[in-house]
Amino acid sequence: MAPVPDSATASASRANGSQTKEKVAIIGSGNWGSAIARIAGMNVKTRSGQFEPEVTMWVKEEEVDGRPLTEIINEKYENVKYLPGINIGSNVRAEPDLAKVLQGATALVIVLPHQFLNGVLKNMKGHVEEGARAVTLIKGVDVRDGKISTFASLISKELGVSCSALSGANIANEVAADKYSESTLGVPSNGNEEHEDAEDHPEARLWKPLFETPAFRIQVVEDVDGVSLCGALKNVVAMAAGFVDGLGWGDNSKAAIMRIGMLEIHDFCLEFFPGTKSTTFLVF
Ligand SMILES: NC(=O)c1ccc[n+]([C@@H]2O[C@H](COP(=O)([O-])OP(=O)(O)OC[C@H]3O[C@@H](n4cnc5c(N)ncnc54)[C@H](O)[C@@H]3O)[C@@H](O)[C@H]2O)c1
Ligand SMILES: O=P(O)(O)OC[C@H](O)CO
Repeated sequence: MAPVPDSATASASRANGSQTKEKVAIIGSGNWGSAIARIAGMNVKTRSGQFEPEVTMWVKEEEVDGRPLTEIINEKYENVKYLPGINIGSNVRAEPDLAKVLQGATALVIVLPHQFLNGVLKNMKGHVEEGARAVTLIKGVDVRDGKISTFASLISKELGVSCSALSGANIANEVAADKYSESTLGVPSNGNEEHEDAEDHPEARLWKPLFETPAFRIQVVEDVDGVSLCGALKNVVAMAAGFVDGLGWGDNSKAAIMRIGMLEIHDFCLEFFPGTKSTTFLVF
């Protein structure tokens, strides 16, 4: 990971105790974006000492039944196109203007389909508050010019912000229905100051209270790349397990695919991202 910038306004005021409340912006409003906006909206209400009461969600505007989607979301408190049937809360406000969403926002939750990330990052530049912090919920990796990198490191580099990652076996519709799920938060390790308990890391103290609910449990590790890679690569193993089902090879074969697949994820991470921690695999 790139070094975490820590000289900016919001982080300086955090340090001197004058920090106002965190203002949350969700960048993305698809199936997972809307599900996580609902959770963030619930948590900012109950943790009002830490967060501003409203969550702003950037929506790429589109028409649904002849009306702007943002208008429908703000009237019905439901993303009728991407998360139908779920009330996301009256304190989640849909906004089509990205600059307005970013105005004053100190906590940026980036949850876009990966193919749109570069374009959106370009439009975010120049509008991000100094000292704002980010977390990515995007699955996958960035591959260009023969090099592989995680989306967290791309976001960190492009926006000059600290970026954590949240990933797990988290199907949005199940999380939105409050079916029990686990997720792992990877926070940046600054190399020399290992926090004895990752839960005490400053980024963990921001993101965990924003995301955790009794049905959505968050584990924390100081390993952003490890979390990003495990979240993405497990889907490759999941597909292989599905192929085994489809081919009718049976449960023993599926167990073998899963066991070997997990070991391959471990080896891939350590080979291509040597900063990844082996211990992450014991928590994930
Ligand atoms: N859906 C899930 O269950 C789930 C769970 C975990 C992680 N994820 C990950 O979260 C990320 C977001 O997934 P999702 O399910 O919220 O999205 P989605 O598949 O529902 O995507 C649709 C979103 O993309 C937006 N979009 C369309 N064109 C765009 C453009 N040109 N620029 C910017 N945005 C555009 C749409 O407005 C909509 O908000 C992905 O990386 C996905 O892998 C999804
Ligand atoms: O990977 P999961 O289990 O969170 O499933 C959701 C998919 O990644 C959707 O893109």
